[in-house]
Amino acid sequence: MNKVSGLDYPEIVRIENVFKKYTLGTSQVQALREIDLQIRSGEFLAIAGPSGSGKSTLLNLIGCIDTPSSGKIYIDGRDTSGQTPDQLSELRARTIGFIFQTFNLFSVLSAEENVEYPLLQFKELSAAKRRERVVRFLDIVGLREFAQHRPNQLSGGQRQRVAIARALATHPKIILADEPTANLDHKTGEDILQLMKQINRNSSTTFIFSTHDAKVMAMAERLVRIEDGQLVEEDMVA
Ligand SMILES: Nc1ncnc2c1ncn2[C@@H]1O[C@H](COP(=O)(O)OP(=O)(O)OP(=O)(O)O)[C@@H](O)[C@H]1O
Repeated sequence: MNKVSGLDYPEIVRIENVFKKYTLGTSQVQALREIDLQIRSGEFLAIAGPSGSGKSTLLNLIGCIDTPSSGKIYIDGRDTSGQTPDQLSELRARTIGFIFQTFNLFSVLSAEENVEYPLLQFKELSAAKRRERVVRFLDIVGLREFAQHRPNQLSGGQRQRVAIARALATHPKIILADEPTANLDHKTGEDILQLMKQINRNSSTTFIFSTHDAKVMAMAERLVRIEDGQLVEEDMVA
């Protein structure tokens, strides 16, 4: 039984009959078709599928980085189709944290500066409050001693931990992770997934991540499969 199938947990993402088409020169690619999906607050959900199946496209739509060709997406109860670009970027900044397979850290900034970076846009946060969050989240990901290190002085797993701390620092309701373990060896990838799961359990943060790795799928609490742009099945994970 999924831990968040009960009514106690509010819906955080609702996708209704979404299609996404890309135009590439004179040809068109139907990247997503007829997607319906509801995600409740606190879920630890994997979107699984082979390369080119539409996983990144779906995450980009949920993350309000891109918009659907048709259909509706509600994030935290808000219909994203009714929002201006400014409202969408505000929604993204306050509601969603991103983790990427290539970590996407600033190479000239230290670990702590990378974590602090997204907080600079929140004018209501004082420098002391920012500092407090940076220390807290670097601590949560086990990198307190590496605060001054730049990304090239860190291992792949440590870089991904910095990225997790950065994603968490803004207190998002949803963390989106596009193949977060793709550039890590198996053991390090498993550790990163365990860390994400532990954070998911200790907070009410919803995690939605994509993967094509069966071992990563096995660590999800809910698994939806996508093939050729369509959701094909949903596996209930114990
Ligand atoms: N910007 C784009 N312009 C045109 N076609 C695109 C664009 N982005 C993705 N596509 C196409 O849409 C389909 C879905 O791509 P998507 O990147 O979402 O798949 P994926 O499952 O994330 O793949 P991977 O696991 O390789 O990252 C593919 O056929 C891809 O070639």
